Amino acid sequence: MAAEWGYSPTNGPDVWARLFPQAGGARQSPVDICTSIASSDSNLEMKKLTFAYESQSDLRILNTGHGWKVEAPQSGSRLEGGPLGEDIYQLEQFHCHWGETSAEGSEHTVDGRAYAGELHLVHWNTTKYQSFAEAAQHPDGLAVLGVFFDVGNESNDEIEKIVSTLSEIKFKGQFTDIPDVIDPTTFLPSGLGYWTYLGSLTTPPCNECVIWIVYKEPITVTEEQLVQFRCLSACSGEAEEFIVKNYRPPQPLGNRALRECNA
Ligand SMILES: COc1ccc(/C(C)=C/C(=O)O)cc1
Ligand SMILES: [Zn+2]
Repeated sequence: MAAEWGYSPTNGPDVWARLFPQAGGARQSPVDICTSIASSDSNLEMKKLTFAYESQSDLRILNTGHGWKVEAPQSGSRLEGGPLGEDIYQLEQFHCHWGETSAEGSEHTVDGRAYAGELHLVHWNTTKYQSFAEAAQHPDGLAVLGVFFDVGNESNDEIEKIVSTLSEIKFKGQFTDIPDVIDPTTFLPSGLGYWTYLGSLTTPPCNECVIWIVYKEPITVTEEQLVQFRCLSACSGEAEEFIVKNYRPPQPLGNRALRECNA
């Protein structure tokens, strides 16, 4: 039977490398973003990071057993510039990480501080590769936008479109279509300053194929919206094992460059 990785002491991040060797590599994610060592790079300012997304309805959302994931392959989307060189990246999917309480939940941390959650918009390099799966095998194959969650009193309307479907995908393997129109642009913060570094998938197989772009400014969600995330079950049957945490802790940055752009 395929190994069931997860986030418990017996199958979690501390033991992933036993079955997924890349998880023990030197270019792993997430990392703690130590702001004092982040270096400004004029190239990032000169080649502005730009994005263009389509608004789509009826996107499929599924319970992966490790969280929710929205499948959003958008041939008309473009993420380019900034740290992405001359290549164009296309949106493939987006998902989220959270914790048992709102004191934790993000994967990246900033000067040791965790946020209440983290949204990942996953893109692949369509200039160089023919498929997402092929791109995930190359060091410049994927680009992931990370957006932190802060807890506030105002419900996040775009996240609410996700939350409103979660009762239909309570169990692992279940999926449904999101009736509302989703515009990925609305997930991004108003301030577009970011940190960037070379890293990996944060879940097995932890391929070292990701150019990370982590926005400095968080977006706001409510505690209730996060409570709904935690009601998803990691099991496909009647047994209920709630997905209360699905974040990997920070990995060593090592000698990797951490750059910043104050857009
Ligand atoms: C088996 O192929 C995979 C490809 C991508 C991913 C992602 C996108 C993981 C992550 O978000 O950390 C997982 C598996
Ligand atoms: Zn992720």
